[in-house]
Amino acid sequence: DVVPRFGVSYEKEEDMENEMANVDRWGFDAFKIDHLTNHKPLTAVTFTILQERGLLKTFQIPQKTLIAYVMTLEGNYNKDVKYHNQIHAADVVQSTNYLLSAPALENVFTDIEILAALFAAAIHDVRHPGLNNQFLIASSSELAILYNDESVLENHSVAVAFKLLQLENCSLFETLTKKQLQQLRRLVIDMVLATDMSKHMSLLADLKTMVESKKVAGSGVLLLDNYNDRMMVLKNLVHCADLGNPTKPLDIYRKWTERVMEEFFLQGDLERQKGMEVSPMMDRYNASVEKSQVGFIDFIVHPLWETWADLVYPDAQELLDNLEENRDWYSSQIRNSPTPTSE
Ligand SMILES: O[C@@H](CN1CCOCC1)Cn1nccc1-c1ccc(OC(F)F)c(OC2CCCC2)c1
Repeated sequence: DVVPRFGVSYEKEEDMENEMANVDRWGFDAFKIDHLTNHKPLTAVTFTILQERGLLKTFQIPQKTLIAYVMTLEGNYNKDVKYHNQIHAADVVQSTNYLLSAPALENVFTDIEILAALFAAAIHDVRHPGLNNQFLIASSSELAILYNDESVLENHSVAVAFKLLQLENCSLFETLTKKQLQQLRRLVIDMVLATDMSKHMSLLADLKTMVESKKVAGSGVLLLDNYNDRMMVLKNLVHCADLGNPTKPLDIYRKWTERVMEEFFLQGDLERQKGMEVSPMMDRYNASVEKSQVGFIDFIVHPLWETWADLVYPDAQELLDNLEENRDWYSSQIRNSPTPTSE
């Protein structure tokens, strides 16, 4: 039976073709696909990218099994959560795919590693409640008790995603060998757990060490000759995709900022209601959105992306330029802060 071209049904054929034509570009607009597919951007993006990479053929995955699984996965993202929803997941899959396509990484990763990275991106925030780990721990939530306060949300997303594979007609990996599935599962667990922001500093330190001792093959591609180096680069690649918003075209970046602040402010409201201490940047009555973004870029996003850009030089130069331009724009928007004049 024939499946729709992008895996999901949509009304406006031409608009869909036009937007999905950008699926391999950094300026891809996941918001438009969310609108055109009636909130199924994750299915459209994941199906199109796996198809385009020939991974369904390589692993003999039936199209309808992939569609059934990702539709179910997408249905387990919470559409009412403003940031950590199916659009964010689609954005991270598309960004992960773009980063994997860097010339510096050509023929570096195996098909199972590429499948694992794209799957990890698709599942990495499933069932996110719109509240962060610190809140779940501080409120002694069921999840924090279950995961002993360790990468609570990330552990939950991986467990939910692998549980969904057991559903009727969702056995996405039944055609993989036992060994392939073991390898994929290890890779996916490690990549999703590495999206926990509490691991950011150590992940970046490892990346910096690698860049200092970067080994390049004759053809110019990265030489990753052991499992730990390959795993570390893949973890950082998905982490970069997860923290990619500030490197995108400004109009798209600003939409992500709006959504994350809405989600953060709702958590702050809940903390206030429960008599908890309101988390930094989550107090809607005491926020400086622009200043927070400049700080986020200066202390977290730029150090990470500057290092990634070194690793794959010159493949991420445009992304780094976007980031620096966007940082200056937000800085210029900080209220009562005269932008220093040239003279
Ligand atoms: O919360 C961030 C990490 N924290 C660590 C503690 O210090 C502040 C930053 C990363 N993170 N984790 C989940 C979502 C996001 C996250 C993703 C896009 C964000 O902004 C924009 F790009 F959309 C974003 O902005 C927040 C609000 C102000 C500064 C950071 C946050």
